[in-house]
Amino acid sequence: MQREFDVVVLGAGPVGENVADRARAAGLEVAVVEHELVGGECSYWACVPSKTLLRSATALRAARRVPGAAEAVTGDLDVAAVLARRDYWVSDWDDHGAVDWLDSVGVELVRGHGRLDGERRVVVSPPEGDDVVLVARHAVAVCTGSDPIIPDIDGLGGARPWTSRDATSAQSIPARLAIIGGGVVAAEMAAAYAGFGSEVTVLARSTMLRGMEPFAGEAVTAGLRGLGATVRLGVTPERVARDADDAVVITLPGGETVVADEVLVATGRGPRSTGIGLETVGLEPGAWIEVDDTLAVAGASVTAGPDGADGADPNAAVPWLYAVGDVNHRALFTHQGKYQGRAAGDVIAARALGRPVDDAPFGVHVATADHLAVPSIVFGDPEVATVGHTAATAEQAGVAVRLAEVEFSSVSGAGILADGYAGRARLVIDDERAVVVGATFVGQDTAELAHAATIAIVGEVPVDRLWHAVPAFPTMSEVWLRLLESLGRPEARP
Ligand SMILES: Cc1cc2nc3c(=O)[nH]c(=O)nc-3n(C[C@H](O)[C@H](O)[C@H](O)COP(=O)(O)OP(=O)(O)OC[C@H]3O[C@@H](n4cnc5c(N)ncnc54)[C@H](O)[C@@H]3O)c2cc1C
Ligand SMILES: NC(=O)c1ccc[n+]([C@@H]2O[C@H](COP(=O)([O-])OP(=O)(O)OC[C@H]3O[C@@H](n4cnc5c(N)ncnc54)[C@H](O)[C@@H]3O)[C@@H](O)[C@H]2O)c1
Repeated sequence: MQREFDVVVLGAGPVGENVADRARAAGLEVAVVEHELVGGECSYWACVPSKTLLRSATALRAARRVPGAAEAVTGDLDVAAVLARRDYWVSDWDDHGAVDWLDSVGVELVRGHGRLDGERRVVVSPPEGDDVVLVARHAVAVCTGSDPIIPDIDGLGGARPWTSRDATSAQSIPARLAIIGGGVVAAEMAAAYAGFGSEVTVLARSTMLRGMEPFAGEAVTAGLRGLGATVRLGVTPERVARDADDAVVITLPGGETVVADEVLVATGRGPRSTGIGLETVGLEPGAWIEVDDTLAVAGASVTAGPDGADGADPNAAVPWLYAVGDVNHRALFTHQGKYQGRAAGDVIAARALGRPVDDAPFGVHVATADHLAVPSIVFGDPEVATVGHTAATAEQAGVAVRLAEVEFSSVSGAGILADGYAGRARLVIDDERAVVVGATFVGQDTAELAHAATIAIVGEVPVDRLWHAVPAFPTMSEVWLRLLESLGRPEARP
């Protein structure tokens, strides 16, 4: 069977949903192809379950840091209730709600595995029955996401390692959990499982959260140790095996071993781009798909032709292939992928309908913020909230770096939030342009501070003007005032 749509979206994760929604809102006929659950990794195996697994123990610890509330905490974490709440938030791994939403916006869902089959064609193999060919009049958007990488460690593949999917969907808690990796998944899952009472051992080949400001990784390491986890830095496992009792035995350099009931591999993500027909359009299967700021794949264009969009130059090259979200490797976050998805859905519609394309930096049709202001939160205890440059990346980019840095102990709001509050904030400032280009906040409940920094960066708000953005007393946001004070009051204007 062959069917025609204006746009075919491959993958109904958060990103594919947004591409489809925006293209449909412009009046285009849109089909979205999904071979698992509508909603993707984020809804069922990533953001949502990981955050719900973390939240209850975080709330309990927060209460214990406030005299008066602490005395009222008389029991331990109810792990079964946490898992039940997680199950509720992932809708018991049922996508009816998401499918209803697709229906409500008029996007057609085609269930099955999709693959490109040359220009503007997608072949879908449904769970049952014959293949369906979907022909896209205007565009195909590949939104297939990413998969966990299993590193080439001797014996690891045969030792039934957990990936993040297992860790976020577990129905029982292992007494001992080893985690290979020191990135975001490792940090968050170590905190969650330590909170459940597992004996957690993190094996990080460098420091925790390498790539972020060093004090963030140091605080997370200390925080995990405070929760009772063992954090080993600078170790790379050499061998992994199951022993006669089915325990996982991880051998470190020098022969030392770590024994656990399960081992979680949290060593990064690779593109979900094999088996999707990339070779039929001249791209490399298994590679990240490179795109421009409108999320279009270079070289995959057609001429508008005599039947092209109203008012379009019939000889103009019009991109037909887009790659959006994790699969383009620009920023592996749901919020950033959805931002790309909104731009991609809108630009696909603009090009299809012969409307103006607004692709200058910060235009409607580009994902400019991917390059300068990607917020990222590591949820745990402490939280790490970052956006934009670190001091190191700013220096590498040739920015004239000036740092503002303070401890949260100088912020009344932090002290009132929790006794003995410990945390630190750093702003990275471009001294030539006198604007903020990066921010990191580390401490309990810092996640919500990232957005003010995102606005300051995207809006290129002059640092002197920030003195007029007055944070309320006594909130955590007063850290902004302390950061400005550390830079000194600006000179009076002549
Ligand atoms: C443990 C964990 C926690 C995370 N926590 C956060 C967080 O707190 N905040 C945050 O912003 N990000 C978080 N992320 C990252 C976030 O999950 C991803 O950035 C996001 O899911 C990417 O969305 P996507 O739509 O590009 O891909 P996905 O969510 O992976 O969706 C892709 C969809 O395409 C489908 N698909 C793939 N190939 C085909 C095919 N050939 N045919 C049909 N369908 C196909 C898949 O089944 C899937 O539904 C986390 C990631 C992990 C692993
Ligand atoms: N809160 C959030 O927003 C959130 C949470 C989880 C994941 N994510 C997204 O998912 C992505 C993947 O997370 P992740 O933690 O898997 O990846 P990551 O890139 O954050 O960390 C990977 C870690 O694995 C280590 N590593 C890599 N290869 C290794 C090897 N062979 N042996 C030992 N260690 C090795 C690295 O040194 C690093 O510490 C993140 O980059 C992020 O974009 C976001």
